[in-house]
Amino acid sequence: MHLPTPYPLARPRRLRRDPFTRDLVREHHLTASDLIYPVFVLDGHHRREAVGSMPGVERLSLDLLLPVAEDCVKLGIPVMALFPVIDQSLKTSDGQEALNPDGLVPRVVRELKKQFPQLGVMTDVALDPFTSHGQDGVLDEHNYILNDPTVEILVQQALTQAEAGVDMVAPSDMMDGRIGAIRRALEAKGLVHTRIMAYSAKYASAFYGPFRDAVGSAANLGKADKKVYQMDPGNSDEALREVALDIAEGADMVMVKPGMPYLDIVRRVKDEFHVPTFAYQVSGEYAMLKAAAQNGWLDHDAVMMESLLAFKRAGADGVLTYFARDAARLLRA
Ligand SMILES: NCc1[nH]cc(CCC(=O)O)c1CC(=O)O
Ligand SMILES: [Mg+2]
Repeated sequence: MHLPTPYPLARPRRLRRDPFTRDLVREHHLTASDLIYPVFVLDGHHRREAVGSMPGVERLSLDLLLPVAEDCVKLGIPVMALFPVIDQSLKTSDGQEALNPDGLVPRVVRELKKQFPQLGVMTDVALDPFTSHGQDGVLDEHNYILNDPTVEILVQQALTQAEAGVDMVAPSDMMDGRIGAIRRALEAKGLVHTRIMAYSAKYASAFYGPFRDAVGSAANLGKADKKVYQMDPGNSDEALREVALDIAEGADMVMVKPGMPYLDIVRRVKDEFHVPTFAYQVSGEYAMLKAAAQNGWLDHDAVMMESLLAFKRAGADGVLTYFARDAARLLRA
C-alpha cells in the first residue's frame, strides 16, 4: 500500500459527501442472489408453528411451504435450505428415518422440484433431527460419537436426498471423510450433478440454541455438547486444514458457521482457497438482532442489512440467513 497523500490534499470525507458519491465508490454489495433461505418443515397438513426464540420463523407443513417457495422465486432468492422437524416417535439411536426414501425430506424435495424447478433446493446431511439423543452421529457405549459408522449412514442419507432430486447436499455434521465418501457414492450412482456444500468449518457454538429448539433436538441433547466433532472456537488455522480436506475430497462450495463472530475465518478461507465460500448467520445471531429490534434498541432493517453486507465484505459469496426474505424484499423496494 502506498503512503496516503497528507491532509489537506487528501480529504477522505469528499467521497462520503452525498449519496451518489457513496453509491459510486461502494466496494461491496448485497443482492438477493447472495441469499439462501433456511426453512423448517413438518409432517402433516395446514400446520404452522411459531418458533418462540426466532421471531418471524415458523415450522410449516409442505402445503404451507409451497407459497414460501413461490415467494423466494419472486424475490430472486436462488436457494432454499430444508431442515426437517421429525416426529419424536420416528427418532432412533441411529437416526434411520434419515434414510427413508418416503420420509419427510425426500417428499418435500420432490414436490418443491416439481412445482418450482427453477428454485435451488439444498438439504442438510446430518442425523441430529433424526436421533433420539440429538447428536449428529451414532454413539458407542461411552456415548462417544463414532466417525466411520456415522459416515456410512450419512452417505446413505445423502443418496436418498440426491435420488429425490435435491440440487445440493450440505453435510453439516463435521465427521471426518464424509465429503469424499458422499462424492464417491454420488459418482458411483451416476448422480454427477449433485452439488456438495460442505460445512467445512463448523464450530461447537452456543449460537445454535434457537435452532435446536426449532428442530426439537435441544431436549434430546440435554446437557450434552458437540465438542468432540465440531470445532473449538479458539481455532483458526484448523479451519483452513478442514477446508483444504473438503475441497480435496470433492466439495463444490464450503461453509463457515456461525457467521458474524467468525468473519475472520470467512476472510482467511476466501483468501487462501478462492473457492465459493458461504457463511451461515445462525439462529442465535438472528435471535439477538430480532430481540434487540423488538425492544426498540436497534433499527431492525438497518442492522439486518449491515450484518449481511458485512459477510460480503469479509469475502463470502453468499449467506444462509433467516433474514433472506426480509432482506430480499427490502432490496427490491
Ligand atoms: N446438523 C446440526 C445443525 N444444522 C444447523 C444447525 C444450526 C443452525 C442455526 O443455529 O441456525 C445445527 C445445530 C447443531 O450443530 O447443533
Ligand atoms: Mg472435516
